[in-house]
Amino acid sequence: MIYTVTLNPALDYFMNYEKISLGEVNRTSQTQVSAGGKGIMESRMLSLMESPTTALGFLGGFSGEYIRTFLNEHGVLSDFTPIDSLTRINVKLKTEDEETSLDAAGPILKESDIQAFIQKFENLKPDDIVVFAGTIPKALGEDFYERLIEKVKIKRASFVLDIDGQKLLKSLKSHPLLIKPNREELEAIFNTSLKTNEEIIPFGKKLLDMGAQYAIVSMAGDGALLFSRDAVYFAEGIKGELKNSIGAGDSTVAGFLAEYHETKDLLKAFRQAIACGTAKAFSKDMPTREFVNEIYKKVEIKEISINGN
Ligand SMILES: Nc1ncnc2c1ncn2[C@@H]1O[C@H](COP(=O)(O)OP(=O)(O)OP(=O)(O)O)[C@@H](O)[C@H]1O
Ligand SMILES: O=P(O)(O)OC[C@@]1(O)O[C@H](CO)[C@@H](O)[C@@H]1O
Repeated sequence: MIYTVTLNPALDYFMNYEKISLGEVNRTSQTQVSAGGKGIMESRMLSLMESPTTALGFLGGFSGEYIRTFLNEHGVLSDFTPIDSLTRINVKLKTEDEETSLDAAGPILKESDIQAFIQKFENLKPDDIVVFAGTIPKALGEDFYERLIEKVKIKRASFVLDIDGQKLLKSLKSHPLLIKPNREELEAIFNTSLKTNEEIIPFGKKLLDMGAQYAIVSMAGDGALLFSRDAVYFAEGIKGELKNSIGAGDSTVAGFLAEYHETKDLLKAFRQAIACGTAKAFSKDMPTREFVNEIYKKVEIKEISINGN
């Protein structure tokens, strides 16, 4: 089973405009509501790929109820811990040339909610993978992922980190199966500017030296790099119409895990990662399975040598 953990889910409210004028009234009829939060997006994509998954986390209020019903109706298994506080609503604005996220802080959590949630880790089996994704609500404290990782390790299960910044670096010593920073997150972690593959490669390798088993550095339309102990692979960006890239990174992680959990075939997993991420970016909401398969045929992966040639 692949468990996804979304400590801070979001009801995503998408609003499309040709352009937005700040300080004025902007009207649109192009709106869409969706069940969001990184782990939830991952479970939605895993489910599409027919990979066994259960989404965990906290849900509360009418927005939480919307997400619970949405996942049920879309056949995505979940086992959320109910809370009194409202699940946040994040506004995603798309104009002709830009995507802007207006993301809210997390809910208030009670100690009893937290204990009920942690209890779920008692059922983990060694073959399970737990994906920790997204921000942590303040109430849980900055080191909450580290506490959960300890639980995963005790159960001899694997874990994946789709989180940013120093929290990611601190957890590398626990040997995550996969991490997936995007280029900007990698730049922020190492406080440097990274434009080309040649510049990125030494820092990707550093992540493995620090403990990650595999790392994918995603670069939106420019594709992605996969780092393993034996080689570095590059998948070039696929050309197409960008419709909504929110969740493309989450879909990349899900695509990788769906294949890797089933076959342990690294290159097939990377190919599926690119197919799922790209198909998501080229779709308004989740893509269809047929569209993922269509994109899969277009993915080209090449191995690059240590010096980046
Ligand atoms: N505009 C695009 N054109 C082609 N492929 C894209 C585009 N945007 C995203 N992708 C695909 O999706 C993958 C992940 O995208 P990206 O690097 O934007 O992740 P991210 O920043 O983690 O996204 P998010 O946080 O919104 O989920 C890319 O590696 C690429 O394969
Ligand atoms: O605040 P976080 O947890 O980092 O990100 C939350 C979020 O922006 O990420 C998802 C896309 O990746 C959206 O569904 C959601 O609104």
